[in-house]
Amino acid sequence: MTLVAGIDSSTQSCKIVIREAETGALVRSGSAKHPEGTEVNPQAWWDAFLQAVEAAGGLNDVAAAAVGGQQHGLVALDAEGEVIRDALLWNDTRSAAAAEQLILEYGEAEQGPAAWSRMVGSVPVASLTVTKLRWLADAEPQNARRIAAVALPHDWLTWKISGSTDIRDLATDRSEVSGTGYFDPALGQYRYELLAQALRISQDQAERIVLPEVAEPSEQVGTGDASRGWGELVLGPGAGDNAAASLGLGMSTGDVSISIGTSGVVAAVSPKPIQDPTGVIAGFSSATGEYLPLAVTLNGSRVLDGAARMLGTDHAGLAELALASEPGANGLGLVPYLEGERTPNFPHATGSFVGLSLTSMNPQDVARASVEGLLCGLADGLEAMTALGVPVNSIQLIGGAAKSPAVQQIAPAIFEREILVPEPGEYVADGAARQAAWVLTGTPTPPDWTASLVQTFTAEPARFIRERYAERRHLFAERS
Ligand SMILES: Nc1ncnc2c1ncn2[C@@H]1O[C@H](COP(=O)(O)OP(=O)(O)O)[C@@H](O)[C@H]1O
Ligand SMILES: O=C(CO)[C@@H](O)[C@H](O)COP(=O)(O)O
Repeated sequence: MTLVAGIDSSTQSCKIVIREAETGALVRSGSAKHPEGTEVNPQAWWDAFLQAVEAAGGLNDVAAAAVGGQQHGLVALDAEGEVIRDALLWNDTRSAAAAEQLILEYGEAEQGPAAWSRMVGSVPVASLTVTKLRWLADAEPQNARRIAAVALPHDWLTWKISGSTDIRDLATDRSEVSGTGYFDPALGQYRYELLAQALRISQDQAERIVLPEVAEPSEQVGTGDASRGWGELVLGPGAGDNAAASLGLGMSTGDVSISIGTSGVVAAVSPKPIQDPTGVIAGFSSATGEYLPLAVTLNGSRVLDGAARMLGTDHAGLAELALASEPGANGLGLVPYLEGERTPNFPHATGSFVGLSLTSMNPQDVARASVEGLLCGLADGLEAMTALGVPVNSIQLIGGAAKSPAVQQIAPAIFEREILVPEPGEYVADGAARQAAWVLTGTPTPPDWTASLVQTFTAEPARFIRERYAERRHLFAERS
């Protein structure tokens, strides 16, 4: 039996699945927590990875591995391959002003966003790596000057697994680089002039910075660290987590996934590159050679974590409360910008409950409004996706909060569509494992693995909830 490992180095934890390469059958798994915060020393990801490997029974009998990871985080390395400062994660909003500057440098009003969406498929927001580089150049020039290589979380981890300390061995894939803001997904090329612009250096200097080699979707990028007994371990290029999840779910054109993990993500497979000058949809690439436009919110599962905490209950209790209320929560709505927001781009926003009354000021309506507010933000993303002509035939709900019965039952009312919920699983890690198996087979398409069982949820459409949310989504206070 040939075994492959898939790793999901996500915001909150590291998860590993070890699967049978031919069939995809799950053999064993493990996980370990990541620290809190939007600024994290990458060593913590490595420590969690090693713990997760141990929990999963080791890698010594595994033939190939690949890593899916939280996207966009800035891992700045010096010439010796040492991490220069803690990584700034995708949900760190300190580079919001840098994003605005970078856009303005390409023109006022609609000109700047249009230029960026043409150049890199996305309009910069604080999440994108390019804005974090500009922030670094201005706030910590001494650190910026030391940069010899720029990696992202998943490619840094792949490189660590290989045991290399040579920055020229860094490798990545299209899905990950398409979220940097200095890579053109349509042409499949780095844009060094944008790296130069972000760091306020010349193009010559930018071209001397090592960026990870962009591998083909099923290309081997190295082998594991022999000193750890992983010398025979074939390494795949890995992928950004959303692209890995799409591979894990076996998505193709017309399929949409809505992931409610730390981030809330609407992702769709598109055969052609997507450019949205409004910035709502990011024009990223998939892990299989197609494109994967995304709408991403900063406020996913943690909206429900926070609501449960506030109501003194757990996730099961929160779901029970929400389902005991009624559609529309008696007029109460949550604008869920608890950590600022990326889509829509309100990096300094806070959340707000709107429509409190003596009738609605109770745990059931607060719980219901929390679930509805979270889903309304994602429904706006889905609407923007369809407005761009991206085909939407089916919607699968994944991520930690997809386990909530309230989310499962309320989602079809808010999305006004049938919702498919695959059995709970680690779809990012599964996609990475499937990529690892694909690297071994060398076939033109990934191996066919048995699809997971899917539950279907339907509900009476409740358009009035979205209409009311649309009137209220600008009602919030800025973070003081
Ligand atoms: N039954 C549940 N209902 C709602 N949220 C849940 C439930 N189970 C887990 N979660 C939340 O899901 C999140 C973890 O999901 P995951 O997709 O692994 O996130 P990430 O990939 O961002 O680390 C946590 O915020 C956790 O509290
Ligand atoms: O920023 C994005 C995608 O653009 C996020 O989806 C991150 O990739 C984090 O993923 P999770 O840890 O929430 O799964």
